[in-house]
Amino acid sequence: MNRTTIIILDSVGVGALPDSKSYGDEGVNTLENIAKECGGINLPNLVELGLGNIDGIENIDKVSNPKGAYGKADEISKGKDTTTGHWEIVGLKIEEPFQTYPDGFPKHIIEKFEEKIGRKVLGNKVASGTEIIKELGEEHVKTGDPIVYTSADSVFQVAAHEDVISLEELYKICSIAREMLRGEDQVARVIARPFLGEVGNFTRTANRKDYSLKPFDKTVLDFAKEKGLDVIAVGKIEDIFDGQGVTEAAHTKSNMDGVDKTIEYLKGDSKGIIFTNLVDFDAKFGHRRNVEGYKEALEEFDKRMPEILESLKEDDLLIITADHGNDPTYKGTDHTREYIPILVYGKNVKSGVNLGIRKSFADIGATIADILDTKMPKNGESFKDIIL
Ligand SMILES: O=P(O)(O)O[C@H]1O[C@H](CO)[C@@H](O)[C@H]1O
Ligand SMILES: [Mn+2]
Ligand SMILES: [Mn+2]
Repeated sequence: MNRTTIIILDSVGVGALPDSKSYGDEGVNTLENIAKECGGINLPNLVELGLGNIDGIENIDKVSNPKGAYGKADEISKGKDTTTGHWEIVGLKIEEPFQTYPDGFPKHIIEKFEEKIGRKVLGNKVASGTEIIKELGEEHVKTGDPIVYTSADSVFQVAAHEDVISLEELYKICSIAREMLRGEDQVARVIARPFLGEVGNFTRTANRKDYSLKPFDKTVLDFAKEKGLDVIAVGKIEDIFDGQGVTEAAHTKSNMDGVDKTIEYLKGDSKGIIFTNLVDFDAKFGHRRNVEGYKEALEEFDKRMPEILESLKEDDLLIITADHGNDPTYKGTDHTREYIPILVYGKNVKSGVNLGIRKSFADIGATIADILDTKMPKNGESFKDIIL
């Protein structure tokens, strides 16, 4: 096999891990709780691959002959954010959780930032991004002061109206923050959160941009690149890795745009890795606790599955998975620590194989390294031999 595609359904977790309680997450299960609360969910194509056959899944139909291999994976890293999840998938283990700022950023950080950008800041607290622009957007428009906020994740988010602070300036401001927030004042990501519209009707635009730390060690992406293979990043993958190990990138406007671009790449003749992140599940529905919207987004993705599968070449392997949970039926607006589903399909992949409960997300990266015959990442156990 010469090409593997990973599609991350951002935040589509499949149930609490044994240690989820210590993260404040009890009884969380993004996929199943959506199905339960909506009285069912219609995902015929994912079900056909074996989604409902995954150990422990109850509210999704099971099939007698799944077309794919199926399983779920535990997270060995400490954390439940996007960076941690994605980095572990490609072979890293984050032992020290990224620093978070539940009381906002300390004075020395804010003062230094204000001095460097030549503007004061508003907010500086934990908030939901859509709520904080409702609350402080008007003042921002009047004063020109950007809104800084964080969450349960290690993030320094800067929201600004595109007509008040140009995108170019916002990105510059975020680069300044990125340079500052290392070492003792570390954050995993600085995120530009531009918005548009009138007071009372602000909406965020697709010009969001993430500034991540570089992975602290080599991943299977680096090993594939070093071997001369293509590593194509679709959606925010390039940002999550700060470009490390990526040979080509396409940013996207929405889940469906991400699916379109993935299909285009599948039809092309690259060799190596196509790595796609579909973030709407998380950003538009999980954090917004919009259960019905989340369900519809899943069904919308499922409808595209036949097209994705038809675009696979003889020698392709497809893995559909997630990076953490974000149970929209759960309290708060943060991620939830959960198992990630693993669905594997390929014309040459054995059907109906139960991958069971994998010890780490990194088993995915190890399998890809094994299949592409690159160096093996430090973590993870390959399941190549049971699927081929
Ligand atoms: O509430 P919004 O702005 O969508 O922010 C969410 O998006 C961030 C990055 O994914 C998370 O940390 C969470 O805070
Ligand atoms: Mn995520
Ligand atoms: Mn998120």
